[in-house]
Amino acid sequence: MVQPYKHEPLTDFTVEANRKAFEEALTKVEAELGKDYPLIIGGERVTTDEKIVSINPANKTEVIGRVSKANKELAEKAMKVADEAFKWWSKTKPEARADILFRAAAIVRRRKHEFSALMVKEAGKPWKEADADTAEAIDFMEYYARQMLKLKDGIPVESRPGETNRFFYIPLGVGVVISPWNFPFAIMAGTTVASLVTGNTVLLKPASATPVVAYKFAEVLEEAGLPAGVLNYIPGSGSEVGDYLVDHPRTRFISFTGSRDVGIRIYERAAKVHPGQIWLKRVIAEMGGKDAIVVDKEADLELAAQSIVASAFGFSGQKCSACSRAIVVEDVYDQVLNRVVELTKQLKVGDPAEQSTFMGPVIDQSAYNKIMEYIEIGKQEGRLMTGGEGDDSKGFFIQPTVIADVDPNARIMQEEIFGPVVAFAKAKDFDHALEIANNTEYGLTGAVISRNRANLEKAREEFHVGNLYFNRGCTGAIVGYQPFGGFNMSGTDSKAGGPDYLILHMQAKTVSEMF
Ligand SMILES: NC(=O)c1ccc[n+]([C@@H]2O[C@H](COP(=O)([O-])OP(=O)(O)OC[C@H]3O[C@@H](n4cnc5c(N)ncnc54)[C@H](O)[C@@H]3O)[C@@H](O)[C@H]2O)c1
Ligand SMILES: N[C@@H](CCC=O)C(=O)O
Repeated sequence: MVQPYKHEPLTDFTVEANRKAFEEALTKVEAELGKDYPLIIGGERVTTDEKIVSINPANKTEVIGRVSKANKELAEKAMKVADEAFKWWSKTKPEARADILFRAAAIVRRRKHEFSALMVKEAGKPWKEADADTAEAIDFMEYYARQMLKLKDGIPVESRPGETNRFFYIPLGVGVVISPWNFPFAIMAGTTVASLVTGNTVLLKPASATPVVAYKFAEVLEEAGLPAGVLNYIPGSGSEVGDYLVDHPRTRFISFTGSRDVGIRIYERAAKVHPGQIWLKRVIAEMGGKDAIVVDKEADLELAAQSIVASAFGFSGQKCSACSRAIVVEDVYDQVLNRVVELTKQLKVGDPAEQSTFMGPVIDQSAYNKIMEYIEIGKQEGRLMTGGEGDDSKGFFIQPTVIADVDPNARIMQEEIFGPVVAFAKAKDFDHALEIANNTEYGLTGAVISRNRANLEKAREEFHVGNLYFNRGCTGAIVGYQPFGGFNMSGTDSKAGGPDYLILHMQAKTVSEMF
């Protein structure tokens, strides 16, 4: 009997034993740095001459691993293997597939700190952020396994005398899973296992900045009993391997998480029917955000400031859910702004391997350059209150930055920066604040800090985001509790970690029998 789902608790690092265990995990990970990792195609380890070199963004000279890089030929080989494996994997019992996820979750739980420590090194995540990422990966496995058990017999439909009708779900085919670096474990694992547990086979192309954690996860699934060929691990260039697989006539669906521009490219390319293709590809896309926290005049202003700071600067603002806009009603604007500046100045920026670090580096040189350019734009568009400086001599460090008095149509109020930068805009009243909040092409997360019930109810109706939070920050959705995903240019309106997510990976079949 399966226990009811409960999310994985986060680690309390004030407990000495937990702190020590995490330090030991860091030491273990450090001892393994610089190793070579092959591709996995049909269970076979394939080594290529060309490598993706994964580095520590906090220390550019530290190599996390050298990972073999797939090209079109190897992607084609992996496609053939996955296509063949689909024939029998799609017929395995849903219970057996769910059991693999339960076992994999148990394996990861036992090695929890090791995975988190690897993300400290490979993604520059501070301890707490890495711990939350691993917990979320466990949650996805536990939750989707249970969801599959609920869906396995389909949903009852009506029948008439002399007729029996059945309605149930069958898998789609080969899925291409393309994941981002910012939740290198949770999102990579969640999108992979959702595809697998529903009976599909998978070609996993992880982000090039974080391929090692994905390799370790592929190993866990093997250990949990996933047969060879069902999951194929093929890191490679997005434009080479990504385009090739998106265009491939045997690709049945694409599960993509990443930026708006790449998402649009995939959506467009997937729509084209290629010779030999006998279906319309499905695209599940989770894209960017330009998320806002709205502060009402009747509000707990300390809560507002704390929520803005945590949501704007957690993991250096590199979350699609990050608060990059603070929209504050004019009556309390100065108070909230000043308190946010005060709290921001207290944040410790540094090596994420140190427990006391709140904010580590940004992911790489191109992210660093892009964010610093946005800070320059922000200085023209508003008033720099704190931060604004960067240092890429050792790692890619940028100070948490607050820019005040920004026009709602300014670039830093419209474009996703994906770094530790928050813009403040002043609203005349609550209605105006909601109008500003909705004034972007995205619609991912948002929060409202208010004690006014009528205003909260208005926001419930009118704040057009996939994840709306009241009296808390706008990051940190929990699998099964706050299904996650946005509207408009934030994606295809799907909800990861929600009750209808697995259905996106299947097709419904109706069988009607007369007797
Ligand atoms: N909505 C969500 O749930 C969610 C979650 C996490 C991240 N994101 C978004 O992801 C972005 C940050 O992640 P990123 O920098 O890794 O995004 P990205 O779009 O640069 O890359 C995402 C993935 O797409 C691959 N890719 C690149 N070009 C491709 C192509 N032509 N064809 C196929 N694949 C290709 C990359 O190699 C990577 O694996 C941000 O915009 C963030 O908001 C969204
Ligand atoms: N699900 C995460 C964000 C994922 C995107 O980066 C959150 O809710 O903060």
